[in-house]
Amino acid sequence: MNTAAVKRDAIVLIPACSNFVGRHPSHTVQRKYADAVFYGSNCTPLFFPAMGSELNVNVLLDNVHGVFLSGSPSNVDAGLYGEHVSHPHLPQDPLRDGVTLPLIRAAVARGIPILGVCRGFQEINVAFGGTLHQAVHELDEFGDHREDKNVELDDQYGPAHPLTLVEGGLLRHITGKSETKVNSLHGQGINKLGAGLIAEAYAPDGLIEAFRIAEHPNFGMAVQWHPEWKMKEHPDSLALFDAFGQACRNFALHLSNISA
Ligand SMILES: N[C@@H](CCC(=O)NCCCC(=O)O)C(=O)O
Repeated sequence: MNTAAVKRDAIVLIPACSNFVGRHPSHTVQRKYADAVFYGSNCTPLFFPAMGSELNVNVLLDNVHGVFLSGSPSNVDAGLYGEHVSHPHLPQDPLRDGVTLPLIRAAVARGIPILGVCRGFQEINVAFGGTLHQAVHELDEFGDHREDKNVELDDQYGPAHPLTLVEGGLLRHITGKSETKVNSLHGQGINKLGAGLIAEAYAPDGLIEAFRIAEHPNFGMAVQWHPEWKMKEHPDSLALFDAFGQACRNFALHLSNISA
């Protein structure tokens, strides 16, 4: 591990979800996401509250070297990709949407490395003009990608289906694999891929499970599964978080060279 990695001197912004802790409205980030950024990417995580669309995201980005978009039970508002919400009983998080979509666009424009997981993967697709299937399991051509909420967490986050990694892709390069198995805990999924995004991996039913941001000068990648879950036990997940962390540290170095 290099010195910069040990010092964890790259800062990775993690936008929070807006939800409840008990009866109190709260801003939350699950611990596994911060741990993955800290121990897997060797960067310093910085949570940011879901303040909604009034927030000027550029104020945040001057001192940030990476953006990590976590999963969440809530769905991206379908109105953001021109549809009506088909299942209004499912959780929404307009305050998170209001931060993350502008944040994604501004971070990519600045070349800030970005990694998205699950909801984060879906958010990046929508930020790039893509659309989502609002209930993958209701479509004949796809399987059910949701978890069984009645079983233990270890089983919910256990390997659920095979994954084919696209030849010549970044994920293949990072993991050194053409096939693997991943967990699956989502009801929504990519319908139209956003402009400038390139598919990196597929589930057996053809659903896009990973993409990269083609024009990102540093690192722009998102995955539909949960590599943060028990990351240390999965070499592919460690490799992904490590690649993200290296990009963040390189970006921090680049910024300090500019200002020197
Ligand atoms: N609501 C969306 C996104 C699913 C998602 O991010 N699930 C993870 C929730 C729990 C966690 O963060 O581990 C969908 O259903 O597709």
